Amino acid sequence: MVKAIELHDVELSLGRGAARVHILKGVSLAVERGEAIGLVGPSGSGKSTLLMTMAGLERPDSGTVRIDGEDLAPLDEDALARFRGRRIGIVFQSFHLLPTMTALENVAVPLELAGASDAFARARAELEAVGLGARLSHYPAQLSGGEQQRVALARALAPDPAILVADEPTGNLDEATGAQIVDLLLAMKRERGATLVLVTHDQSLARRCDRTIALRSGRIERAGEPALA
Ligand SMILES: Nc1ncnc2c1ncn2[C@@H]1O[C@H](COP(=O)(O)OP(=O)(O)OP(=O)(O)O)[C@@H](O)[C@H]1O
Repeated sequence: MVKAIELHDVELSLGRGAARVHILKGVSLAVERGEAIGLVGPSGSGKSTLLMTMAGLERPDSGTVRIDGEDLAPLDEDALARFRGRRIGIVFQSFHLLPTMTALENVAVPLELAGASDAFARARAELEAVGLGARLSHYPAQLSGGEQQRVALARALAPDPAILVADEPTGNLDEATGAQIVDLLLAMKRERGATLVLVTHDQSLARRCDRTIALRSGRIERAGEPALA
C-alpha cells in the first residue's frame, strides 16, 4: 500500500556558516493514509522542521521524502509549490491570516488564485463547516483566537487536501479552546478521509491521535505501530 507520507534516512541542516545546525538525523518514518499522528518531543528536538519537511516546505540534505508515493526531490520550486497547493493543507500556531481581508476573503482569495471558479461559495461552505457561518464579514482583529484558528483551518481544508499538517495549532489558545480546535481537526480529517500530522507540546492532545511519534535531538525516539496498516 502506498503511504500518505514516507521519509527514508532524512538528514537536514538549516542556517548558514557557523550558525548552521544539523537538525534531522537519519529520520525514517511512514504514515498511513487516514492516520492521525501526534508529533511530540522536547523544545528544539526538530518537530517543526520535520513537519515542514513532511509538507515539502523544507528540502532534506539527503534521504527521500515521498508524499502519496511521489518523490519530492525531482520537483523544482514551482512544481513543488503546485504539489503542496493541491495535496497539503497547513495550519500554524499564529494563524497567518491577512489582517486586511475578512474571514470569507481569507479563505476564498487563495482558492481563487489557485483557479477555482466557485471560490466564494466553497469558502462560505468551509467556514460554515467550522461553525463560522455568522462571522464571514469579520476581520481577523474582530475574531477571538479560536475563531481565527477556525478560519485558518477552513482555509487549509478548502482545496480538499489529502494531508493536513498543523504546527502547534493550539499554542496561542487557552486549554478549552485548544481542545475544541483539536476536536475539529480530528472530526474534519475523519469526515474527509485525510491524513493529519499534529505537532503539539500537550501530551493529552497528542494522545487523542491514532499514534504518537516522539522526536529527541532530531532522531525518532518512539514511533508506535500504525493501527491502520
Ligand atoms: N532556520 C534555522 N536556522 C538555524 N537553526 C534553526 C533554524 N530553524 C530551526 N533551527 C534550530 O533547529 C532546532 C530544531 O528546531 P524546531 O523548531 O524544528 O524544533 P521544535 O521541536 O519544533 O521546537 P519547539 O517545540 O521549541 O517549537 C532548534 O535548535 C532550532 O534553534
